[in-house]
Amino acid sequence: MISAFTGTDVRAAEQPLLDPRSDGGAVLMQRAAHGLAAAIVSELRARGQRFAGSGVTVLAGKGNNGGDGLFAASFLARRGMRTTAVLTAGSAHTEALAAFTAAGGRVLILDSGSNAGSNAGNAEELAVLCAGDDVVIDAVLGTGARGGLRGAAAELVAALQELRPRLVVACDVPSGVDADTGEVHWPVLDAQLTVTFGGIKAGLLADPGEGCAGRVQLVPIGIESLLPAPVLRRFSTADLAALLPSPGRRAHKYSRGVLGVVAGSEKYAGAAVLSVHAAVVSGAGMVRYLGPAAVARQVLARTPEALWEGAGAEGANGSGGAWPGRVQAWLVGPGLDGAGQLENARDALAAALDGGQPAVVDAGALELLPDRCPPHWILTPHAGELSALLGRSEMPVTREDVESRPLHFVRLAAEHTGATVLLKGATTLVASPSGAVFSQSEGCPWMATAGSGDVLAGILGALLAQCAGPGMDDDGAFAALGVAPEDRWAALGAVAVSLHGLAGSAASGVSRARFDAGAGGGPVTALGIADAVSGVWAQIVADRL
Ligand SMILES: NC(=O)C1=CN([C@@H]2O[C@H](COP(=O)(O)OP(=O)(O)OC[C@H]3O[C@@H](n4cnc5c(N)ncnc54)[C@H](O)[C@@H]3O)[C@@H](O)[C@H]2O)[C@@H](O)CC1
Ligand SMILES: Nc1ncnc2c1ncn2[C@@H]1O[C@H](COP(=O)(O)OP(=O)(O)O)[C@@H](O)[C@H]1O
Ligand SMILES: [K+]
Repeated sequence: MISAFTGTDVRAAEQPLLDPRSDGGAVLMQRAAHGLAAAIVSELRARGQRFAGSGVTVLAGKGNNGGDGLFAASFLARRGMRTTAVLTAGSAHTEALAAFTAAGGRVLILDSGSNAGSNAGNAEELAVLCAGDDVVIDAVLGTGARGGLRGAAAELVAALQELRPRLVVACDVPSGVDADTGEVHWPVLDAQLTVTFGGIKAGLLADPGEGCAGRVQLVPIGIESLLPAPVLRRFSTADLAALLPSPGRRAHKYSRGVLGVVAGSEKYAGAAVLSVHAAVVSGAGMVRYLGPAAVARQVLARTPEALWEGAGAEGANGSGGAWPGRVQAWLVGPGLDGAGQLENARDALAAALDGGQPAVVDAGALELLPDRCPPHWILTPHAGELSALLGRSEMPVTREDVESRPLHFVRLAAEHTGATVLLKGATTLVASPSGAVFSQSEGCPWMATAGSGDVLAGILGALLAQCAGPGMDDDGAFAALGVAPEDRWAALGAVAVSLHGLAGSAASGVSRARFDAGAGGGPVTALGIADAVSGVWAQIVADRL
């Protein structure tokens, strides 16, 4: 499991080692700088590039982040790289600058123009110079930043971003990304690699910050045992192998877990087809579908394993009234339309509330929530649906607000509703009402296709049905990973997101990491994502022995 911390927590953990009577701070900086230089050397090697003779420019601010960058560049100079430093604030960390010049580095000063009494500074000119180098190290602002880049530094970075430098390596965090939250003060120079020190910063695992950071590499600096509990966690595929349920030897379809689904309508039949199919291929022992006869025919044509429980409230072509069969979990909401299906959705949510069963509450059913939900209900909005949900609670926010502060708003929604909230996106965040948050980002952008969210809802519903029994409270796998009992619904949400992302990436033929590095992949359909689940699942657990 990957753990992430706020920049503030990492700085607090460093404090005991910064006693001015010792040289603790200098030692930490040396470790950070060595790690940064080594990561750059490895990256150049992986790209098949010789580093001796190639050029690196460090954009260095006046704080310790700039210090890390300058020391790293001095190590690279000693290994034969041509090194240039652009001092973005006129001054720099004294010892680091001395080491850099002693190693033969060239120093340039970013000039805002007004300082020199002329109208034009040299930001544009320096941007062209930097873009010609093989590597740019962004060491302007780190965890000590207040707000984003301003003045000439902002001009330089904006111009450089336009010129698309070959390789940008961010020192600790891309300058302008809030290390605690992932919120971004533009402009930011997009990095292909971020080398972060002591602990992964939460802002590197939440959008929009994650989108600027590229691959994230952690360099331990000796403060790790002093860090508090993480504020954000991400499961690896190895964790998934331990967390995915598997049937006991004497399992039968009812013990495996039955999922009740209220989804789809004559207008949006596909949502029912997709969510039921995804639930069946994701291991539910049985899926009971409630909806109009015409939709049920389409559901059964694709997934004959499902059971039609009738049309429900409208009673048009079915048994009507209450659910005839027991379920362990519910999935309510994809593609709802019309009074009958809305009534079915209300009934299903009321039954879940009475029966204490977990539920996935998606799309149209998000409008039917009671004032307070139980934590074992997992709401699955995208940014637009989350802004509507908060709006209904007199917290007016736009979709853009949610997209620029997803970590803040997913936490707020979980706290406000009492439910677990899964906010979908390129990086998906899952917040427990306790405040714990999980972040997963295995999916590739080809998955931004209609119906993809219905498939996620089906996968999650199936996992809820399989795990809803006594296992969730005392389950060894969650406990072994240090997930507190109250956060296990959120953890299970994260497992579903990860499985969905891995299935989508497999269907597309490209992993997220490879896509980010420039590999293409191909278009996927929502059904294609569902069809890839079972193979991906088998592959994940194959190494469990
Ligand atoms: N404390 C330590 O000993 C260690 C710190 N480390 C590095 O130190 C960094 C934190 O260093 P600092 O606390 O010096 O902070 P930063 O280097 O992030 O920047 C703070 C400096 O920039 C100025 N500043 C803040 N916001 C600004 C803005 N929006 N525009 C322009 N200037 C701004 C501040 O006045 C301050 O001088 C970490 O990110 C990490 O890279 C690492 O070397 C590990 C050890
Ligand atoms: N750029 C992206 N990269 C990876 N996954 C994405 C991206 N955009 C969307 N997704 C995923 O695709 C799914 C879309 O869900 P949703 O918005 O509900 O679509 P629909 O309602 O059409 O099913 C979510 O699981 C989301 O996380
Ligand atoms: K930085």
